[in-house]
Amino acid sequence: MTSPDPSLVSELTVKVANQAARYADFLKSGENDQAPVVAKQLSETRLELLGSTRDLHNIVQGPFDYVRDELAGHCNLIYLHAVYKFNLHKVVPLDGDISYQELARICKVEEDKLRRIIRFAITRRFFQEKREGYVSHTAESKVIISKPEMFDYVGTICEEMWPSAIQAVPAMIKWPGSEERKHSGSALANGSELAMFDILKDHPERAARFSRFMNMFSSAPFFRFDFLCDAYDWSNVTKMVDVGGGHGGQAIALAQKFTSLHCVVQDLAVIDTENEASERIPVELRSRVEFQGHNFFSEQPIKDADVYHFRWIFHDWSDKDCVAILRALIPALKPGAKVIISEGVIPRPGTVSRYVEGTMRVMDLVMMELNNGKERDMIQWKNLFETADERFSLEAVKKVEGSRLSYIIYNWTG
Ligand SMILES: C[S@@+](CC[C@H](N)C(=O)[O-])C[C@H]1O[C@@H](n2cnc3c(N)ncnc32)[C@H](O)[C@@H]1O
Repeated sequence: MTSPDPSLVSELTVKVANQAARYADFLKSGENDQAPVVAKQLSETRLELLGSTRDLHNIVQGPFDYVRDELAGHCNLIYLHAVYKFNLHKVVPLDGDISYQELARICKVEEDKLRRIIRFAITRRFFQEKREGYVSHTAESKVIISKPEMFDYVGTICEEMWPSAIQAVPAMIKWPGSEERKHSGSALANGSELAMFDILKDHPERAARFSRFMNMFSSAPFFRFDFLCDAYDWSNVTKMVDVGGGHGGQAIALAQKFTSLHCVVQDLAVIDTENEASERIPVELRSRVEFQGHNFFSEQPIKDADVYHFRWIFHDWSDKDCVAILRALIPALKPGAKVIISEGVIPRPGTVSRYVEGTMRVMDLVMMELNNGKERDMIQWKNLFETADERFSLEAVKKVEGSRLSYIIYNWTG
């Protein structure tokens, strides 16, 4: 086993100590001063500290233990899946504790395996056993009860993404170089000839779970819908279409701020069982936010809108499919219409910390496993539009403070 370089350990320890001290200072000042500049520094210092503590941890592990621990990580999904399937988070009382025997009886599962799974979860800070034989919550396990949609987050990862992930490499081997969405890990995992969203169409309860998962995922502070309000001058926009807009979170954020804006949210009809979607719209916005079932591979039915917006749509699809989606939009575009893409832009390798780049590359692999989609760097974004039609002209790539997405604005020159 290789021993870590002692000077590297010392160097990283000093770095961690300095960053931790700065972080603590920001936390203290943040209590009194919520100014955006403090919030920004706090968030940057936190990211730096997360990156450095992980580097230190990995160096101390050494290469062999590092790889061993990476591989052991697959067991995390076993306990999270058990939580999801047996509703453990609800059966364990919010205050107080419950015996393994009682837990197993209520969940109707065998006690021995349940205890073993939970004792592993406890090593991951999920639940605790303060007195032997009794399980209680920790701050980490309580996260699942904090919002109902958090439960759908766990379910979607364990039951859609995990099975697809283990088939991602077999899919590469089976269909080398394919850009077909049906040639993905999820197609193999589902034993289907269909792409993931087409599979979901036939399973409304899974589709609804996926949609609630998206809501939860989007609720992270760095993915807030209202960032788009600052990425573009909406004051002169009368009509916008949010293509693949899910439950309408984006449209709500825009309509709340711009009172003469009319928004149409398009999505696969089955996902937005229109009643469920409309119920999310505040009453005062209902005259300006409407839903429409539309498959974005078909010709865009809303002609002459000022803006067509796509958030997290193109990363779901291969280049070939993205070009098809853009071309289906063209017949609706008037000269001067804008196409706005809210997506990640992958940085050049090594230009941001390993930690930050990792968060974006996780998304890239999730897109691969689910739909043969991908995250893109700026060159790839430009290639996509150039291939779709030379009349798309890049107007701006906007960043908004606090947002992890970029806002890529194209003008249709007609
Ligand atoms: C990753 S989610 C993004 C949702 C939303 N834009 C957001 O940012 O939260 C992708 C969305 O595309 C929708 N979708 C997938 N295939 C579609 C299709 N062929 N036509 C229209 N919408 C589709 C899904 O139902 C889902 O709501």
